[in-house]
Amino acid sequence: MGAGSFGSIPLELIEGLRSSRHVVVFTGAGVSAESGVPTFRDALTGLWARYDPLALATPEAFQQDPDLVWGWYEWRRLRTLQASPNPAHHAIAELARRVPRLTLITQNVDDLHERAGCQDVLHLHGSLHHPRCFNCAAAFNGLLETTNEPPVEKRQSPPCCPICSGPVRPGVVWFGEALPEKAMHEAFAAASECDLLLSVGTSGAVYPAALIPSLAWQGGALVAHINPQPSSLHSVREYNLTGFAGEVLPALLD
Ligand SMILES: CC(C)NC(=O)[C@H](Cc1c[nH]c2ccccc12)NC(=O)[C@H](CCCC/N=C(/NCCC(=O)O)S[C@H]1O[C@H](COP(=O)(O)OP(=O)(O)OC[C@H]2O[C@@H](n3cnc4c(N)ncnc43)[C@H](O)[C@@H]2O)[C@@H](O)[C@H]1O)NC(=O)OCc1ccccc1
Ligand SMILES: [Zn+2]
Repeated sequence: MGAGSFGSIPLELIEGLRSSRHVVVFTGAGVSAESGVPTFRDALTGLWARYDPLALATPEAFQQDPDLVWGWYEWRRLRTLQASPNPAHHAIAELARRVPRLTLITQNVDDLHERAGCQDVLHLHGSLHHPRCFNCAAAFNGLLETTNEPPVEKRQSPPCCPICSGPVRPGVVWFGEALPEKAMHEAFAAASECDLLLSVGTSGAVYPAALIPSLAWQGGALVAHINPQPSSLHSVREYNLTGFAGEVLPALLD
């Protein structure tokens, strides 16, 4: 059971990274924490503090109180617009330039990986920047793209769909909703065939995304969890690199 406190990165991982044909990087909210984007659980502040995330991030919650839910997502979207990629996002973009093949899979709904220069990011849980109609699913592109105003925590009525005047919803995957088919299949295939997987800043609590690291070590790959909270390990091929993504990932490139 290889465990390395961030001080020392186990040799097997260094060698694994050097000789890797196909690296998978799997990220959660922790990779954007150092950019000031609240992790999923931390996003429940102020107006939304008394809500359970599972209560807000569902189609039922949106139907029941669209202004509350739309307000929450607009607040998170504007926060993301005002954030910038951090050294962890940039290190992943640099790693993609160094290894023969890198597949980037994220649970995050922000666009910080793309703004750090990563292409073909597999967004398993959708994006804050692709709203669509709740009824006819037509893409909606009428939202504010820039703002300098600090986002206000307030209820806001969702815009109306110009096609069917239904309410516009955030382009994220809510609990109880299926993941985007293509992204999910590409992600699971990549995890099963890669030879090294870096799992960065995720509590591994949401399924089926949380299955991805285990698909990798079951497929014979080395797996490293980068998180200030060490993960429980289930294979000799799994490691904890206990620390902040913005520090550990650049060090992996040294
Ligand atoms: C809660 C859980 C028990 N429930 C589920 O998983 C459910 C139900 C379920 C399905 N299968 C199961 C099997 C078992 C049990 C339950 C289920 N899953 C679903 O509903 C999924 C859909 C799940 C997707 C939900 N949407 C999100 N996001 C978008 C919205 C939004 O963002 O609002 S999930 C959302 O929460 C998750 C948050 O987790 P993390 O990203 O890990 O963040 P968290 O805050 O938890 O942790 C942060 C970590 O970072 C670390 N950290 C902090 N700072 C740093 C730092 N600086 N550096 C490094 N690490 C750091 C911290 O220590 C911590 O560990 C992410 O996935 C995020 O995307 N859909 C579905 O199953 O559909 C079926 C179906 C199938 C076919 C047809 C119809 C239906
Ligand atoms: Zn519509």
